[in-house]
Amino acid sequence: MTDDDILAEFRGSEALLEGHFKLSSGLHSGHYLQCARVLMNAERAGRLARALVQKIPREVRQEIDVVVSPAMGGLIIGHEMGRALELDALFLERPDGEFQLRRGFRLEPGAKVLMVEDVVTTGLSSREAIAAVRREGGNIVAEVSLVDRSGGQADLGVPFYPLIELNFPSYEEGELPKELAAKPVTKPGSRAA
Ligand SMILES: O=P(O)(O)OC[C@H]1O[C@H](OP(=O)(O)OP(=O)(O)O)[C@H](O)[C@@H]1O
Ligand SMILES: O=C(O)c1cc(=O)[nH]c(=O)[nH]1
Ligand SMILES: [Mg+2]
Repeated sequence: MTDDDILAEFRGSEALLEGHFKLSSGLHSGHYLQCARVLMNAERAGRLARALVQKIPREVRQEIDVVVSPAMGGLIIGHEMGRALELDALFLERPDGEFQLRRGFRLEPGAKVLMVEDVVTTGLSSREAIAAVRREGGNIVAEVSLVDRSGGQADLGVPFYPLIELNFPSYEEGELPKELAAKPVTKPGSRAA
């Protein structure tokens, strides 16, 4: 899949939004990738997951024991990556603010984990999820995401293979351009404010 093909999937599912958004990190942006809309079609979700598998070098792919993704955004793409790799897919959730495995999910000690996200902006959520997997006894082999919107700047501390790299500007609360500040803000994600 080329970058144009991938962007066409986002545009075609009305997942590439423009407006004023407060992101998970607290930064503001005039763009938002609503991955849930891209993933609402199971056929399309599977197609994107298979393309994402191709981004992982073969020798890394062969090492992976299990897929882990942070809910909510990582859940569907994590499940589809599990299907594409023929591996189990677990998810992390943070009912009390810190990611953890629940629902009887557990990692074998030293299990080699592929972390799967929908979007990476600052990489904060990914680093928190990676720390949680290590607390649960797993070793992170690599992370993949549908979108790296940091333009390659996010440092996750592990090898990182996004399906597409984009570079949408994001701004600190006190540094919003006038046109952005004039628009009503929405916070689409589920991290507690
Ligand atoms: O790289 P970052 O700056 O951390 O931003 C990206 C994170 O933000 C979104 O999740 P969010 O916290 O909005 O919650 P959700 O997945 O439950 O929607 C997205 O799913 C990533 O997890
Ligand atoms: O940084 C985020 O919270 C974020 C950005 C984006 O474009 N899409 C998304 O789901 N989350
Ligand atoms: Mg998320």
